[in-house]
Amino acid sequence: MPDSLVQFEGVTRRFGDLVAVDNASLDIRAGEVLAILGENGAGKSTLMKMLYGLYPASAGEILIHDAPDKINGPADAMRAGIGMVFQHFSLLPALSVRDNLLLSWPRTPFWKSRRNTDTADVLATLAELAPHIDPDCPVGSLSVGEQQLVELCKVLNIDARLVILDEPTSVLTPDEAERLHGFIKQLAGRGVAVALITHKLADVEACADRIVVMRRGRVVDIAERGARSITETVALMMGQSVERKLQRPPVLEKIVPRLVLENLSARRPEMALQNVSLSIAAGEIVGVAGVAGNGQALLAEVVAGVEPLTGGDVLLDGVSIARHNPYDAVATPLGYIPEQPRDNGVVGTMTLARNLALRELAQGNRPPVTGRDLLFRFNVNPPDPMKTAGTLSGGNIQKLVSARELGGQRQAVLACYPTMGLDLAAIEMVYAAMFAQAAAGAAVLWISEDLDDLLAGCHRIAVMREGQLVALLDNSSTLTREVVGAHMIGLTETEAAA
Ligand SMILES: Nc1ncnc2c1ncn2[C@@H]1O[C@H](COP(=O)(O)OP(=O)(O)OP(=O)(O)O)[C@@H](O)[C@H]1O
Repeated sequence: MPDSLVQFEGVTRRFGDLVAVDNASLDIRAGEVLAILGENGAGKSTLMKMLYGLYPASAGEILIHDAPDKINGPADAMRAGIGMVFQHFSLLPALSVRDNLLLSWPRTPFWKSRRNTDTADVLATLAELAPHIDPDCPVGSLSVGEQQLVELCKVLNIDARLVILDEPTSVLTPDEAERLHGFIKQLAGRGVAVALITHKLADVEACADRIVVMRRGRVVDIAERGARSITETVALMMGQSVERKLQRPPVLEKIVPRLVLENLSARRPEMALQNVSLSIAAGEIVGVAGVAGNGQALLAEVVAGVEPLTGGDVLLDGVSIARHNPYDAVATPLGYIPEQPRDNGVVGTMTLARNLALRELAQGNRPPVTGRDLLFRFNVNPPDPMKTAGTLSGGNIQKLVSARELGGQRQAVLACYPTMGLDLAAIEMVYAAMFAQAAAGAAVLWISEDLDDLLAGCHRIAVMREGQLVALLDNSSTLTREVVGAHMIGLTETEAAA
């Protein structure tokens, strides 16, 4: 029998009437990668947050081997060698990567300046896991995926014997995810236990030893990898089987320009957008592909009017909707799903009803309805309009923002990674809502790192590199991932084929 590091015995956690985790029993063993799968709101994060000391259990017990004291908070957890990397980061954006890692470096005595610590040790994990990240670069200028890796290094630096990763690959590029999979396996090889919360079966295939499936707060299955087929695992997660139905949209009969980006330029300290021009027709879906951090985030923010332009214009049906002056407040008419919706798409302290009515509230109007039907339609769990948005799980926040932005008919939609952190059923639902917008005449601009999805669902694919649009490709049946990938990294198609 392998060594059990942690044992959950009949653990329950309630939030008011809601039972987030219901009588869960399982163990986590030294040197294993335990994947925890389940649909949005299944209770995966809550289960692990109890282990990390963020929430006490309402009933049951969590026993940690060799840690006699009870875990009453994250500081106790870290002392017991348990580290957690969250979906939501805790880095200081204005400080460099090095300073962020120094701040949390556990071996610097408090009387000694952290600046005098030998940074080679502090940076060793970073060098191994993410050699491309410059330690002197401010964290705020890194892509979300890179920030995730820095967060992971912080946790690994505490010499953890159990690392909890909450959906670590949802913000990583395929290359970064592959490197992380390798690193997770190495950690397990060194005897560290890894609890990996994920929606991605690819993560499970790549590195899990055992798989726990949760549904509606309950642990419904625990099995060795390979003991279940993918279809069986998905059925256990969803309680039903889900088919991928993404279909190439119908060919446009007429090209009527609807959302027009004219020579867009904008600047941030670390990124400049240069002369981006693109015309999206009514009913058209244009995907934006690119390696993370090549200007996609800035493009989205200038199109949505969050960031001012330094040049150019954004026209919707011929009318400018751009923000030219930093002092102008703009409520975008676009259906806009931003990157990281917990930070950028909801007000955590407001109810779901008020979050659905943010546009009306911003214009000083009364919110029209409670939005209960929208919450049901977009499967937001719990569908209670009076709940505060900050209490929702990550996936349910994403669904709430989709409900607000895609729930009514829009002239145009700007969707940044709209399915991030969603389970399979929710992904299908969000795509269906986005494609229905196009079918009803909206122009859709869709930023994604999933080339397979872009190839399956777009009319055209624009590729961004270093703040510029470097290619605009018709998505004919001959367009491949390799061709799009070649443009992303600056190879010619012939070089890529060689
Ligand atoms: N602090 C809280 N207050 C109230 N309810 C909460 C709180 N945290 C989580 N919940 C609820 O508990 C349930 C389980 O949430 P949890 O975050 O554990 O799910 P999850 O499986 O991790 O979901 P996701 O994959 O979407 O992140 C959800 O219904 C969520 O709304």
